[in-house]
Amino acid sequence: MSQKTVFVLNGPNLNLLGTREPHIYGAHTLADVQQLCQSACERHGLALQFRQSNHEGQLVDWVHEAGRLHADGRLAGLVLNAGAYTHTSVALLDAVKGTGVPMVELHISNVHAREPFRHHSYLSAAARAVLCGFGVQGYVLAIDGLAQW
Ligand SMILES: O=C1C[C@@](O)(C(=O)O)C[C@@H](O)[C@@H]1O
Repeated sequence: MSQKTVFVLNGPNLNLLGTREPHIYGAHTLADVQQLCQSACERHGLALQFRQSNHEGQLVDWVHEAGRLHADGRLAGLVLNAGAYTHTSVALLDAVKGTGVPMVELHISNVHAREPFRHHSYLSAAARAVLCGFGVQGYVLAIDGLAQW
């Protein structure tokens, strides 16, 4: 059987991890997160596509790319930390629904313990699982979880 791929997509401002509000997001950089994801994927025999964009349309295009792998039976799952687009983006919701990709919605922080505008997610309705509040370790937990699908 050919190796399946995990897509990990990161939305706006996550390129600033390490310096961005460290009391909320911690001291790890996005490169550290990529390394954590790489190790988790290797443990499960999965390939990794790890990406970040500040642009909504780019994220939509990448969900479509993951969708093409899914259609070919080559996607293990999508881990999506859409950042602030979580709370605003019908386009990303439609992309996940339209492609049918099995998706874990992920947040580093516990969004429910923060400002009210972070309590609603457009993406949860299309998520197979939702993880928040575990810091960057959440990415590892998400990969460990989807590896069992
Ligand atoms: O950019 C982010 C990061 C976030 O998705 C998190 O990982 O905790 C939470 C969002 O509310 C915020 O806009």
